[in-house]
Amino acid sequence: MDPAREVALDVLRAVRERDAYANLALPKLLRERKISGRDAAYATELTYGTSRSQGQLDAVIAACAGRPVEEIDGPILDILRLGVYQLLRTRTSAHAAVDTSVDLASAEFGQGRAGFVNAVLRRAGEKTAEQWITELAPADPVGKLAFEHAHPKWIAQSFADALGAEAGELGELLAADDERPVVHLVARPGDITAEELALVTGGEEGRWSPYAVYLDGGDPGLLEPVRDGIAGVQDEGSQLVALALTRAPLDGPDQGRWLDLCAGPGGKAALLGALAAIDLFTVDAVEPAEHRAELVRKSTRGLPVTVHVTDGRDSGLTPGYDRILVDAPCTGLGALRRRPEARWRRTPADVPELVTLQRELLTAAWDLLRPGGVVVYSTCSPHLSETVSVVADFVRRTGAEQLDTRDYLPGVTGLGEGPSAQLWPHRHGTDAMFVAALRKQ
Ligand SMILES: C[S@@+](CC[C@H](N)C(=O)[O-])C[C@H]1O[C@@H](n2cnc3c(N)ncnc32)[C@H](O)[C@@H]1O
Repeated sequence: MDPAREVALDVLRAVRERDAYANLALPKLLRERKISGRDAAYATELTYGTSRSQGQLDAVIAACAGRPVEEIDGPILDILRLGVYQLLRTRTSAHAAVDTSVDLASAEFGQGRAGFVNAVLRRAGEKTAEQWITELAPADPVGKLAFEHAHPKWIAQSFADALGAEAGELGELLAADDERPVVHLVARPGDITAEELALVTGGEEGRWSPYAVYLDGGDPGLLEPVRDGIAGVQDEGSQLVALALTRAPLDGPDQGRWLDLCAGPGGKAALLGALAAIDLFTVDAVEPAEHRAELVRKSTRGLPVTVHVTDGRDSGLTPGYDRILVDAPCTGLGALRRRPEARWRRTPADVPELVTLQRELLTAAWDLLRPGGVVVYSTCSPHLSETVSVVADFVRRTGAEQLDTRDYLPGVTGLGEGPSAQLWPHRHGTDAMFVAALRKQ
């Protein structure tokens, strides 16, 4: 059996049975099994592609098996998903896709099950992906686009809602959401410039953040500036969020007390720390999970950042901060590009609980802010319940002054109607980060 398909199948099973993350499980297995080069690239394409397309693949499997996928045993379903993905979404020959799947089933489950896999895949291979989409996609426009681009409909609908008048871009957005994201590096201010980092790494300077560099490929962890801690891997959208916090105008002078209330794993805390260091300011960073707090300590080593392992809703910190970032826990619907299986794992039921936490964290931040200070609220989700609604409700309750956040992302176009700002993968090449700046009277 070929190592690429075996490893892909093992990861799919781990994701289904143990809620593993494909983007963590796959590199580990590739390392353990010493798979590299073309086999590793093919295993990656199979694993991530199959994980991302699950809903579409399942509809085809159900149509070919004549029964819902819930009635098919999990391990057989994994083999079918992998097989249908190869048939419909890769240039693998139909012959190879079917035969290798049948071999996988027969080796583990015997001839009977292998016959079932064979029958389903032969039927699936009788039509092209486009023909299956035409046959199986729902008629309504959002449902159709969601099916075509293998997104759950509720997620596609939430994107359409957030795009508002620009909902015509939904197809483009969903397509961008399926592309492998370009690696973004951040050049740590005070240590190296983006121009220097681009030169050293062979990358290209970013479009929006003065600290961003785009990498064409390769393992960023092997780059010297990353190993030395003067550069890091960070989506350009996240860099812009941290920058917006430092740029929003305060009433009165900045006394240099900054707070990152949801800091783990520490990407934004590191950028804030590096910027604070230039002015001799300090940053407190709060993270309740010890293992994530350790990541914050690592990413901010050598910077004026103090890590507090505590709940941001009741941190016990002394009020009076000038600037506070609430980069709230969220559904992560804006960063689906990075987590192949996430779109099928999240459900609409996840939203209300997170919204409650987001509101509580924003309220706690407000209590820690000095009059004239600024809170930046951000999420890596564009879902309106987690973004505009949380902010509007908060402004209503507190009378906070909502600043036009777009002013603190100079040069960035297409951020929406304001006063908050929404970044998008298809427009900006970043995660779909939401940012809102609020000033206390
Ligand atoms: C979106 S992530 C923050 C990402 C981070 N700012 C960065 O740039 O690397 C949200 C973080 O909030 C943390 N969190 C969850 N509940 C929290 C709470 N009650 N108080 C503070 N942080 C919390 C999570 O553990 C997670 O690390």
